[in-house]
Amino acid sequence: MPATPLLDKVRYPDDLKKIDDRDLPQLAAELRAEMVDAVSRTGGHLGAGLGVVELTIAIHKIFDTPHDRLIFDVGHQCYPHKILTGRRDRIRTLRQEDGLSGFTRRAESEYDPFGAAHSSTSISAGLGMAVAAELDGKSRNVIAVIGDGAMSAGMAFEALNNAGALDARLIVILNDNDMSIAPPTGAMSAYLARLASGRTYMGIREVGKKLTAYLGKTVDRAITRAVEHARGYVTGGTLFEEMGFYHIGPIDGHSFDHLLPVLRNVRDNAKGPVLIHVVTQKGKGYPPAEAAADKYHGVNKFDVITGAQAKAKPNAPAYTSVFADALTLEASLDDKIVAITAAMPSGTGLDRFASVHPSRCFDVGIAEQHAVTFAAGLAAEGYKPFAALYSTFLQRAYDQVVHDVAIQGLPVRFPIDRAGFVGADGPTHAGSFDTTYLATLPGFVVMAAADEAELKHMVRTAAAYDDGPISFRYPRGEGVGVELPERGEILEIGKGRVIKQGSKVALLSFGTRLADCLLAAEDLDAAGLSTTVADARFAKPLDHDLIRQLARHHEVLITIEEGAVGGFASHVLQFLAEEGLIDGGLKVRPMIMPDVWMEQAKPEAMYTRAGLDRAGIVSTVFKALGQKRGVGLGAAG
Ligand SMILES: Cc1ncc(C[n+]2csc(CCOP(=O)(O)OP(=O)(O)O)c2C)c(N)n1
Ligand SMILES: CC(=O)[C@@H](O)[C@H](O)COP(=O)(O)O
Ligand SMILES: [Mg+2]
Repeated sequence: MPATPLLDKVRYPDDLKKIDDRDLPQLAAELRAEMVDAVSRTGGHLGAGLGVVELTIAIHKIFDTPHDRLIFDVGHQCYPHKILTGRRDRIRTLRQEDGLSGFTRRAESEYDPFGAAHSSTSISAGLGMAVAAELDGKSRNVIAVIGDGAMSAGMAFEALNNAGALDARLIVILNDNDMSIAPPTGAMSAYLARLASGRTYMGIREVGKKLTAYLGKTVDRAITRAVEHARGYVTGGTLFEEMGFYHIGPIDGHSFDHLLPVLRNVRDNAKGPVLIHVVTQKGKGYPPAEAAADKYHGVNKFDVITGAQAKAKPNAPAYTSVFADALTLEASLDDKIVAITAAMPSGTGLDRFASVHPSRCFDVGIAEQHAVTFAAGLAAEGYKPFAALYSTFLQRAYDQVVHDVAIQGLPVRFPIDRAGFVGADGPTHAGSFDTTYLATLPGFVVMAAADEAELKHMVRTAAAYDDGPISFRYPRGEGVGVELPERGEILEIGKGRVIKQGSKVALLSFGTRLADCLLAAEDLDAAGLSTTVADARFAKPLDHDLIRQLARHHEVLITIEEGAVGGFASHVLQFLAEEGLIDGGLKVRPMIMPDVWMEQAKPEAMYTRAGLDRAGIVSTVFKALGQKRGVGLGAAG
């Protein structure tokens, strides 16, 4: 553990107030060392937090948190904040089962006034809090810290637009490190780079005049000095000013000489909305992070000296890379195929696709809503767009899926990554709802891959399917190790497959629980319960013949999926009820994710807790047959 004599004196932000400004750089160095050591043991989001060490210290030093509200956008940069707000003793439990969340969380601390993990929400939430303070007649500062990547999202602009019009007393700190997870894309990013390079600066005398006019005569001359020092200036006529914000910066986000006077003056004098443009470096202060292309955005456990990250030896290729390689192959054979990512090129594997088909891959920034409607436009013109999104982020674009894609019957393809539990990122990132919200839409084809070979088939099937929207889901992590075909096959739409025929119990799987079903079937067969295992492949359209056959020739029918209530099982139950197939006493048990927010843990542990594993399946069958067995949360009985 690093020696941290100064940091040891700071448990809460009040302790910071006693530390002399001149000692803050030392405190920052110790805070960085503590964070690097902690994340080297847990893994997690490192680069973003390293970049905001000085900013976090300065905010807590100047403002009166938690009375003043400090909101971090996304929240992945909040580790220094957690260390300074009473959570240092648990910082080495970050993202572990029963440990600290990797994001801000209201339930975790009064210093986290707003939970996050999805991006671009901080200005809206901050505005709500600022307006609430005004309505309550309370004097309170509200500070939203938002990155340049998060600032590219539409929601951030909706909030700026509203804040400017309301003239609310809100402080937005734009933390511009010129990075998203990947290098940022888009005109906004280029605009910020122009601002940061100072090309649109005003003369320093005008800076002083402008600050005085806005902040009143009390303006601290140190601001002018700080700004001058930073070789950045208060800019005139910026987009933010046009939207009603008072815009300060760019200033050096690693210099307390720049941060402290600006924050003090804004705290003491600001009236309406203010935007402080702070320039920082992602990964700052830890050489391996500074040197890495992704600035150590998200890392596994690593060696602090070398920066080398632990890599588990995979038994099988990751679903993401199987998807990316399959799509790359299909695109080589069909020049109408294009791919879209919303700021997740490496996470979705589309960086691999882009290396072969650069002109047919579009990173639209953190803009899921736009990504979907952009895909709809491409589809309307005869292209075959694959809008590759994580299940959890597709939630943000639901109206676009309904209104722009589904109602118009446009053949947009939705590869849905991170379906099911994702582990350390916890409930904000779990892919729980996509089957529910997609399979309810008329005309949508909804598939789930049972293994990596099936995923290849589904990529090819989606490429070949032109009659309307189609989705296929697959989880985070590696496949099950099945043999992979050179190229996927085109699946018959709405047809499942029987993997193993039995006679008493039927296990009908949708997705990658199939492997556990096969293991459970071994146990059930051994117990004298002859078990059929089927892979539904489709939640919509359902394979009616298959379900009829399972219902008519078995005593127990179990459905299982990595999704919430309202998904595959609901469609099966609806069909069974409509056809009268449960009237004769068939014992149907839907196995789904439990109706709770499942906390972070290793994915396998989460599935066990949910009862969605081999033991949970066996137990559910026995319970259905009237025998008691211990089950997890999600197992129906
Ligand atoms: C709605 C949504 N889409 C995508 C993501 C994935 N994501 C997390 S952090 C991040 C990049 C954020 O960049 P920026 O705001 O500049 O913060 P930095 O990491 O540079 O500090 C992305 C794309 C997300 N959290 N939320
Ligand atoms: C904060 C955020 O949203 C991303 O960094 C996310 O944690 C990435 O998840 P994966 O590691 O599954 O790509
Ligand atoms: Mg950034």
